[in-house]
Amino acid sequence: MTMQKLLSKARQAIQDFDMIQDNDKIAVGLSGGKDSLTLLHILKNYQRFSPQKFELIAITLNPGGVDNSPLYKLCEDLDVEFHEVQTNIKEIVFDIRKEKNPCSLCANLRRGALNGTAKELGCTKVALGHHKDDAIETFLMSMLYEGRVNCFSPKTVMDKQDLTIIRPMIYIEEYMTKKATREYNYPVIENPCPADGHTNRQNIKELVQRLNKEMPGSKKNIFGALNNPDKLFIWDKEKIK
Ligand SMILES: Nc1ncnc2c1ncn2[C@@H]1O[C@H](COP(=O)(O)OP(=O)(O)OP(=O)(O)O)[C@@H](O)[C@H]1O
Repeated sequence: MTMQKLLSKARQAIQDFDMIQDNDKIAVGLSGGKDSLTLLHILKNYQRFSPQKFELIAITLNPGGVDNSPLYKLCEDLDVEFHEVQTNIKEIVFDIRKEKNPCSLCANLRRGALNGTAKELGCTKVALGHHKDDAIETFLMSMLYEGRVNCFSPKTVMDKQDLTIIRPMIYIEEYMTKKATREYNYPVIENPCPADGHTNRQNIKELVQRLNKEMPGSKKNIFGALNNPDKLFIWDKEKIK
């Protein structure tokens, strides 16, 4: 039942944003966390009835010293080609650069390594495990921490690299990926990040939970604002003067 619900929401997002074309070779960025594990299973299931025929592989970046052997086994069972890339991202971020706010450098390094590997392997698309709660949190974080109205896109065409990033889970709430992970016993790899649970994102996650408790529906409305056809550039001097 859970997989049916996940598939129906993912299919809606894939259709709404025209995420998959015939002959695509899609690399799932498989961190070993609950979200990307859920994404891999969704796309593997979706492949069976998708009107577009596409190839699916998985890429895992090892930030340094993580045992990803359960992911080899999983991909073998799912009959998905699997690539693990050894990196020294953890060392660069924490030991060499000693970053106080490590998330953005880490995300940039991961993005570069993941997209580069996908290109080398002949992929046309990279699928990431961002979900609806990630979108809400990112949207709020950009306002509260950066003073701008911004969020990642469900689909980003990267012209220079000739690669498109897709996020098929943007209509799926986080509790659903937790539920699927428990129900189907996905082999979660413990998050190796030393900052896990102590990040700005975690603060925002808790804020959204509090907000939604005190103002039921506010989470839905924040997400709705992302899809609202009204322009986000609210005080556009050129338009107003
Ligand atoms: N080490 C990695 N190797 C491959 N892909 C990754 C890796 N880390 C992150 N990604 C991809 O980027 C997405 C967003 O990364 P983020 O760190 O925000 O993960 P997350 O929200 O904790 O998700 P997950 O539960 O999949 O780890 C992941 O869902 C995954 O698709």
